[in-house]
Amino acid sequence: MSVRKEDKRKKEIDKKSEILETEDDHISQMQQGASKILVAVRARPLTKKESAINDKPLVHVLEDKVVILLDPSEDLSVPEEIFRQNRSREKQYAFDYSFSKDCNQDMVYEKTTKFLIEGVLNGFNATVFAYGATGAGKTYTMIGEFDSPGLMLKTFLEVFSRIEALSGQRDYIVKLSYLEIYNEIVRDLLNPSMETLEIREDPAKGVIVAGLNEILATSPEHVISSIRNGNRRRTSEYTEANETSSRSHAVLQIVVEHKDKASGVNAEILVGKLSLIDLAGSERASNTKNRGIRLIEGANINRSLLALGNCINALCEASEKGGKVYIPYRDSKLTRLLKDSLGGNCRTVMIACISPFVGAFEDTHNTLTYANRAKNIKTTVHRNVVNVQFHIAKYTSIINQLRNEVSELRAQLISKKAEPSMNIEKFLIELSTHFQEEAETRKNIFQSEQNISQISFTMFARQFELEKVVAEKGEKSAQAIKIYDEINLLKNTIESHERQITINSGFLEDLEQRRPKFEEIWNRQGITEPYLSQLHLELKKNIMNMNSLEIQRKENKAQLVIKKKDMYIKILEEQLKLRDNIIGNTQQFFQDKSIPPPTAISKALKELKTWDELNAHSIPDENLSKSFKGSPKIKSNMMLPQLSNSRIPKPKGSISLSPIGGKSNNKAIKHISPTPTLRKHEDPSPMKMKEISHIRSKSKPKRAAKPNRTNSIGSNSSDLSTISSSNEKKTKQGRLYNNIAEKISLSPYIGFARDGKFRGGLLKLNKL
Ligand SMILES: Nc1ncnc2c1ncn2[C@@H]1O[C@H](COP(=O)(O)OP(=O)(O)OP(=O)(O)O)[C@@H](O)[C@H]1O
Repeated sequence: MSVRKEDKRKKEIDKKSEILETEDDHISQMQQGASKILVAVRARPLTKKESAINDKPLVHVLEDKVVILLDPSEDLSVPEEIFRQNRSREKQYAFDYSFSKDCNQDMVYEKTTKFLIEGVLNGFNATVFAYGATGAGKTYTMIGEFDSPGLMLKTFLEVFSRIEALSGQRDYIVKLSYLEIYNEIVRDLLNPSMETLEIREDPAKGVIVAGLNEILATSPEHVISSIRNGNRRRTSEYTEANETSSRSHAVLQIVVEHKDKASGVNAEILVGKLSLIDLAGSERASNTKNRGIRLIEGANINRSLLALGNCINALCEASEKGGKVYIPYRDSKLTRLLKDSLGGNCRTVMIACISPFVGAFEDTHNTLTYANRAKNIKTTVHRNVVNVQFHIAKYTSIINQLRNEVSELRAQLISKKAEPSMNIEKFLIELSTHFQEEAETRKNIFQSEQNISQISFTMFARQFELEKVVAEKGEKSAQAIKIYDEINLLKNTIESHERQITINSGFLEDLEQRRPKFEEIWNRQGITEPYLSQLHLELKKNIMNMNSLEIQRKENKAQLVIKKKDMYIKILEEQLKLRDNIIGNTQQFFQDKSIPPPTAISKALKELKTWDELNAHSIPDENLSKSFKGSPKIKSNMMLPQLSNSRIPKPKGSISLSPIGGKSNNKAIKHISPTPTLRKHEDPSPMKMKEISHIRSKSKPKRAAKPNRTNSIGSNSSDLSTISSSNEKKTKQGRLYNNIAEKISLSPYIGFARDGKFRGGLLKLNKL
């Protein structure tokens, strides 16, 4: 490195230091009430193990302020390369204080914590927390080692010595608490019997941990032994990155309360709190090679540190913009606990601990970035002053509240004694059993309904197949009989499910009628408050559960109906295609043979064409779609794939005409409908199957009934009467249809297709 370059670099560093020095002294800022968070960085020395791998440190501290993080990819064996400019990944940072590996515990204590004690004794809150990757030196800084105690012990020693000096004029109380947050659970390190603790916000005290043990600190020795005991209980484990890695965040709190000895009950009490926090190490899972529970711990630690980072970012934004910014304190227990320290009434010091080891470059870089960001947080502090009157008033109200509770409990106890037979447990069990039964019955009904739907789908598909097979091979063909038998089997299964639904519905009705009886029984048994309210609440809750089950059931049922309709539409479209094919083939047949079709057939075909055309124009699509949406009657016609053969007026003396390519077994049959049919609203239900069965059993042809001309589309026309009576054109359609039906015996398909058009079709023509 050239001399000129080195000079330039030195100048830059001096300039940075100058900037920092010309800034308002943070300590005086803090003492005035408003200040930025104080951020210090502490670099530890390389451990023996690390030196054996690579003894060149990546971190260098200049002028107690500036930290330089070198790029590990550079050749560190060349001394002059260390400060080479413009390294690709080399970073420089300036902090309020930067401690090199040579700084001892006292130096760190002097600059970061000692000055806070004055404030705590004057009724201010303060927090010092150590942040950094695992193994970076946080515990060493906060707790320290036997021969080099850390900030926690040093602070207590200072507090006691200051109190001693002032105890002539003032009464002091020093309280101590020590907790850890492990896997998002708060535990009391001074009272291991306490399980988990809750963090709350108290309007007067700010963030508090409910139930946390606060011991009176009587002497430095007492404090030291308490902290040591707490440390032993703290969760720490061996990890790849640190032999005794702290797996939890540890929070030691010192509360100092004091008042003037000479003042009476109206004396002002100053309450100052100092929190000293040793955070668990931030770590990259890949680095620590942790598995199982260690990995979960790591995830929780990182989660809370991430939450801390988010809070720091949001607080910086709030400081920069000056506006209202949401601070996500509630994202973790740690940030909830640090709420006062970061954004509230607190003077805060962050000590970012970093490792100089080559292998820790990424972690060190992250920590420095984090710390650099935190410099921008501003806090506003005010003194905590309460007077004795305040305390007395507060205690009086608490005592009154407790008295009321006790007398209420006493009264309840007396009434309980007067009613030895009252057994609320018994009634609760009865309620629960009853509603379990209700829920079970509902479930069974729903299951049966679902089964029916599923089978109906299958049956409908088989029915359609049957139509095709009958049209092609005849109704007595082996294939048709096989399908028919299958359909019959499905029909029986549906019937059995229907029976089950009937039984269960009756049972459910019974159960529902029994509900009010519970209240009658409770009244008869003389259940009194608060038990009665509890039982009523339980009943209400269960009824609401049942209602929600019922809504769910209806919703599912509606979905099934929609699915079924979609399927019917598909099948209808198939049928229409089939019809068109047959008509086309029939016409082709006559054309190919160069013979004119029988007059009746050509007339019928012509009429059918006219009818189709008429339909195509009679109801504009737009209107149809409107009525489809709005009118349940028209909508319901969608469900009318075919008119029942039995309802079609049958012409006299008809003979069968098979579709081209199909085998005709029906020469002797004067009229036949090969198609089992469905009516409006009709699923392939057992009723319908009876009809199919009836058709099948007919070995002799029947005489067709006279067409009913007033009811244009047979006896089932009531289904379509809305259309025919309200629309003259539709009546015309009906007449045309009947004309065709008179001349040709057919299996008509009739209904609305997906495009909303009214359609009719022939599957099989029977010669007159
Ligand atoms: N400033 C220092 N001087 C000398 N040794 C140090 C210093 N800082 C840390 N060490 C040593 O480095 C090792 C790791 O430090 P420490 O346990 O404090 O890390 P940590 O950040 O608390 O790790 P973890 O998050 O895993 O608990 C320890 O052996 C400790 O003695």
